[in-house]
Amino acid sequence: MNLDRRLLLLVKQYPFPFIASVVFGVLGGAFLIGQAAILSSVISAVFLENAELTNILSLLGLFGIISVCRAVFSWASQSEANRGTLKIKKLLHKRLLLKISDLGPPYTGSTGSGQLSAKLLRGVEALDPYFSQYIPQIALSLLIPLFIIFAVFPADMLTALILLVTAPLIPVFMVLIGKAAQKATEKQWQALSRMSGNFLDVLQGLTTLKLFGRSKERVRSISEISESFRHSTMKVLKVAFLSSLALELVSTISTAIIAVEIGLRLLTGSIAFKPAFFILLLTPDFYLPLRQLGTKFHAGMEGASAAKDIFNVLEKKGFQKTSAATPSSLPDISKEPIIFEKVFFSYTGDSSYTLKNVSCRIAPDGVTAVTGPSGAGKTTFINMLLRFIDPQKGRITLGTADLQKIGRDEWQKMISWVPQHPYIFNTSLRENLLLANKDASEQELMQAIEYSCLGSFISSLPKGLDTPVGEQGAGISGGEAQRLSFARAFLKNAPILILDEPTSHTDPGLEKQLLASMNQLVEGKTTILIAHRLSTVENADQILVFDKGSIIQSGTHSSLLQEEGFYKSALQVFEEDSTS
Ligand SMILES: Nc1ncnc2c1ncn2[C@@H]1O[C@H](COP(=O)(O)OP(=O)(O)OP(=O)(O)O)[C@@H](O)[C@H]1O
Repeated sequence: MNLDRRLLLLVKQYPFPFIASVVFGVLGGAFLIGQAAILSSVISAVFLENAELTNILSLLGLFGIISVCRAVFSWASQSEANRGTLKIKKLLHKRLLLKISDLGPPYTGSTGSGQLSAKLLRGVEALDPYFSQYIPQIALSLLIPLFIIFAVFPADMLTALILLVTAPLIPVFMVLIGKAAQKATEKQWQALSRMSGNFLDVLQGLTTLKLFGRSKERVRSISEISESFRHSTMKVLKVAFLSSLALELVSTISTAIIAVEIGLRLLTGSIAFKPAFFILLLTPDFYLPLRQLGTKFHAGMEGASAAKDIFNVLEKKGFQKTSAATPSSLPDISKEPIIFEKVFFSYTGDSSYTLKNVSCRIAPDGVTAVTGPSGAGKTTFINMLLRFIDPQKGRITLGTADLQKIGRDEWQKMISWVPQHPYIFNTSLRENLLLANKDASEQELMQAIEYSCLGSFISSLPKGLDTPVGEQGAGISGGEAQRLSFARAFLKNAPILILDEPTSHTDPGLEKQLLASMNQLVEGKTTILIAHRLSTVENADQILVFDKGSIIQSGTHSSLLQEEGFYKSALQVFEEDSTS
């Protein structure tokens, strides 16, 4: 019957709208019985008892009132179900957002944030018919036929028995067909997810594809995936039509059996006209909720398939351990070193460690540079400092306090991060800057702009700081984005500063200016600088050289030049490159 326990638990979070929906739906069903009773009385009075209009006026009035009530209750039932569904969708959006932000960049980076968000947002939307139609219909298809049987039983026991025997045939057929439908819908959902994922991929990588002359090839592959989606959709439709046919057939044959049985007994005079007409009026409505359950089952099936993707994310175990709540007193960050003690970390959770036995001391009020070949584990080390991931073995302390005992949010508030590819939001430059410190004064804003050499760029824009920038910072160069990120760090003015090759996108002239303002920024802060180019590390107080996840060398620029190893040989290569 496609009742995912995890989806039902969501209904349990907001039970009242769904209970109200079923109660209103059942009341609508009760009014339906009333309508049939009044109508059979009116027809019997007019045609068999030759009643005058005045005699049946009160009955007709009652029929009108009941009809209005039935319509109102049907509307209320649907609107309550929609209200409950909206609440569940809101809850799911919130949980997914919290979970993804908890899993952090190591997860979104490896999954593809665009594809992930498209898949999840569409998945939550696909759950709409599951909650707003299918779930309430399950209760209604049990209760309304039951009410009708209770009403028919005193009027005619034989018909009540036929109804009782034929009714379970519909759910039995549904379960049989449902299994095939579930498989087909799951395939259709996977094809849809693959198709939109590929489409997004092509859109994001259009420049690369064009330059390699491969765009037509990708368009062909998208049309192949679309064809497979069409194929799976046709299969779903086939099963849906087959199931409708089976359900309609069962209910039509059952209705016909009752009609023939009532007709024959009317002819022999073993049943009176009034109860016979009452039963004939109610019989189609007895099977209607069960038939509707079949239709709504198909409508909700896509949601049930989408739920798997949603729960895969919600149940994903992150790289972070549970962290303490905000502590009452934090150690003084400007005075305490950050110490790594035999830290191990693996993305796969097994013994293939990305960070192996990392021990180091990051002194306060100094610059620690992190360098090493590509894939050595520098970003993983920084992700650990940013607390996007936690050590699986070993520990990190701030002075003597275990970092795990400091609330993650609290810790992240104390860090300014200048990444290599900063994210610029689709809003004004001002808002992009104030993100770092919403309470910054105009003077602080101007100072940050000046320090990060953004003054002439901003004054060249038509609306200055209020100029909107496009999606993902379109219209802004890599160097400008990096300077904006620099300005954010000035505005946040946090005691720990993490810089990921902050001058990689700037020309040599600007690099000099930025390095000067960087010296101003690092003053009095615990600074960690990832250096992919060795030119930026010379003045660091300490240089950590990573290779294959371990620290293979550490010291100052001059001490590292005294020993043979990665640092000295990489510097020689770098210097040869610069002079040639
Ligand atoms: N989210 C992830 N899931 C699984 N493996 C990952 C993930 N992020 C990084 N890795 C792997 O961990 C190793 C170290 O990667 P990391 O990004 O830390 O290196 P890096 O020194 O920063 O490299 P680069 O200088 O090229 O940025 C690499 O083998 C990488 O493939």
